[in-house]
Amino acid sequence: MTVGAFLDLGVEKDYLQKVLEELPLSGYEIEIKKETKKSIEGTAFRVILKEEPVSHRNLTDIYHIIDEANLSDRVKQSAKGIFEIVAKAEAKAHGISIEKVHFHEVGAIDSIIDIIAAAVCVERLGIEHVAVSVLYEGQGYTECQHGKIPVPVPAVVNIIQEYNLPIQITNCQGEMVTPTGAAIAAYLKNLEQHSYEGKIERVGIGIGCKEFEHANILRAMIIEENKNSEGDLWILESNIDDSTGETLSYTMEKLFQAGARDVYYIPIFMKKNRPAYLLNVICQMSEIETMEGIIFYQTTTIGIRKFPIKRRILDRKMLTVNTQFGITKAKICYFEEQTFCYPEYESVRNICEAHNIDFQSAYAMIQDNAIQQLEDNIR
Ligand SMILES: O=C([S-])c1cc(C(=O)S)c[n+]([C@@H]2O[C@H](COP(=O)(O)O)[C@@H](O)[C@H]2O)c1
Ligand code: NI
Repeated sequence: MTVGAFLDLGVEKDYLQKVLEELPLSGYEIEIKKETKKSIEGTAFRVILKEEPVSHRNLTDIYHIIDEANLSDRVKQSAKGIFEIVAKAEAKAHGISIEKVHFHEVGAIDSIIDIIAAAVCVERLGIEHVAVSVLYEGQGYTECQHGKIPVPVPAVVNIIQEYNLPIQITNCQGEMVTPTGAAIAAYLKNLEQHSYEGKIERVGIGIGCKEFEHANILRAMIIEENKNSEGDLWILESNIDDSTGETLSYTMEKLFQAGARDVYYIPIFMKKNRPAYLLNVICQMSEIETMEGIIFYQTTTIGIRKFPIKRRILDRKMLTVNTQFGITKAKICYFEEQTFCYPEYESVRNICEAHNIDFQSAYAMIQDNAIQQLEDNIR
């Protein structure tokens, strides 16, 4: 469905077909056609298998297929990155090491094609920044090689947890998010949701095979980001001299949960010689009412000041950085002619914990890899 959506966005059918034909794989056919689901038109991308799929491939076998293929380095890197995400999720689900993961469905030709095709399309569309909206999942059970397993399936749960993808479980019976789909979304996502405000330039609709009560489609949009987002944030503040530390801590937790961009306390000395705290909440205009509710409900304050703020923000993107310790993330920011690379705290932390490396070294290692990756992409 993801590939269908990308084709619908404008990737040329012939281009994709030609790249896929050159892969060292056989026993399948590709079908690309316009279809409708519940009267919504989009593009269906289907891999039709002509032979029984090889049921046991591990990550090394799949990397080998990708390496053998006549694909650009970027496509190879993305395809491997997506497979690594699936492999890690499978390893966790089955309590085995990543090397021991033997793919069944996800190792079959259709998944290899799906993943490589998605990577080819992203390169062809020249997409750099990707935001992923809420993934709507069904419930109940699905049948696969493991037998009957609950929806969301374990591999999907592991991916959305690890990569912090937003999910909503709906009343729909059945599986709407597969491990392959979740892994593509996880790998591509490099923007937080709030960054995708802007003008819709193009819409692509991928058509699924399954029949649900709703239109089984996946929509991808090319959005021109709002460059000028000045003034779209607000600050709420309140001087509080009669709430406990525990109350203030809990309030902060609730404000963050509700989507505050930032929450902080500044120690102050206020009227009547009282040591107190100045609570500051940065949020979007649409969130003001929710934030005010939390502040009034949780703390003892009886008044809140609020004002819109102007900001200057640097252009930035989240880069997926491949390192010898696995996939990490780093923020790449641009100021005039300069580029700054700031590895994500969680990535640095994970490496420190897993490989007993000090924070500074792990940080520098991700930075070095990110810079190298950026230079390789320019060349
Ligand atoms: O192949 C394996 S091991 C597999 C694991 C899991 C787990 O959640 S564990 C789930 N599935 C199901 O297979 C089909 C195909 O998935 P694709 O990602 O290849 O489209 C789907 O129903 C998965 O939930 C397979
Ligand atoms: Ni599995």
